[in-house]
Amino acid sequence: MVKAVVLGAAGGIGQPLALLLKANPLVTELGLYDIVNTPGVAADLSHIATPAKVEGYLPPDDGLKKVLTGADVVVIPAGVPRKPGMTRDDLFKINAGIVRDLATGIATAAPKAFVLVISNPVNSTVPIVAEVFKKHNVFDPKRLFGVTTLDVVRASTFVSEILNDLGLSKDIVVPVVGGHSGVTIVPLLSQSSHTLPSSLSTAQYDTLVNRIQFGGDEVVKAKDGAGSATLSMAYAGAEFAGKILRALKGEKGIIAPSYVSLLADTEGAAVLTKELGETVQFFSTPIELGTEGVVKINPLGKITEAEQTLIKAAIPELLKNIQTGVEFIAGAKTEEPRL
Ligand SMILES: NC(=O)C1=CN([C@@H]2O[C@H](COP(=O)(O)OP(=O)(O)OC[C@H]3O[C@@H](n4cnc5c(N)ncnc54)[C@H](O)[C@@H]3O)[C@@H](O)[C@H]2O)C=CC1
Ligand SMILES: O=C([O-])CC(=O)C(=O)O
Repeated sequence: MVKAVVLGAAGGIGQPLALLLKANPLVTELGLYDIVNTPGVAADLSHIATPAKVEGYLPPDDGLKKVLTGADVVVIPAGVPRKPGMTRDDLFKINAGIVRDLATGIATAAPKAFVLVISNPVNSTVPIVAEVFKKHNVFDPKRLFGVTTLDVVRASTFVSEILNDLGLSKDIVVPVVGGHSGVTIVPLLSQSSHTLPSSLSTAQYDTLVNRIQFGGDEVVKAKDGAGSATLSMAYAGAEFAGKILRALKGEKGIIAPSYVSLLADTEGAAVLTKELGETVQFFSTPIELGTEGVVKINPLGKITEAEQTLIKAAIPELLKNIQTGVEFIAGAKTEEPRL
């Protein structure tokens, strides 16, 4: 029996993500929570002939507490998306409080759940969840994940376009490390499972790196005020959640990218910190998953000089983003859980 919960389930990401989770046979219970519309979304999904029993909850009548009770996996796409001209950091003002309140609910009602944070700015919202959990003495760094899968999905797609073979995209694996915004997104193209053409010029390489780093902006611009990536994000979120569910079931050796704590005593964390030359509290990298969460953190390994330069540019921005999240909770008054 596995209960998955989506917080923000009526939104642009929440609805297709809930659909994909409903289609996952490993989910036996699916809890949907939002401030609007979840009864309708749940009724709609409940007609699909898959095992998951679906329930929708709203804030009144302890909805958050009810949806979280018994949760094994909680995915959070709640919050506002970008409009053209905004950075992900511009979302902090609104989303930080939303994520803090939801994390407070999880700390009280489902402290052992695996928590998957999608809400932006991920570089800061993940530290917010960690700090809230610490306040409630329930922080387990192995169970908290920033969802950075979309960066890897984009990298695979864009590399397959360069190789002129879209059919390859599902097989192409490009590690993308760092964080989830602009220069903190660092694709390690030299470690791509499929080698880039040797004819690729430096300018073409730079264009590809820039497209992976700013792929989100491409969608924000095209949607022209109607939000940011939702469908590709739901696909990426379901892919990551699917791996988490398989790991929870006992499958071994599953590797997935995620923005996780490097301060835990997880295997590999110290090696990665040494490679970075700096203590960075959270970092996205391929991790190995197990029944208890993060089992192993992959180091960067051999990278090129160009990639080293990208990492150097990412670290100060990442440190700043993490600090912003930590300070938001440190500066906040003690909150009573809003359940
Ligand atoms: N990690 C990643 O790679 C990506 C992250 N995102 C982020 O995901 C977030 C959601 O994006 P969309 O689904 O497009 O936005 P949306 O506006 O379509 O949906 C957000 C949903 O959250 C709900 N919500 C707001 N406050 C809430 C609360 N306190 N409790 C529960 N639900 C609440 C809203 O009612 C809405 O249904 C944004 O912050 C966006 O930037 C988007 C794409 C990729
Ligand atoms: O760009 C945005 O604001 C949404 C996002 O995180 C992405 O698409 O990677």
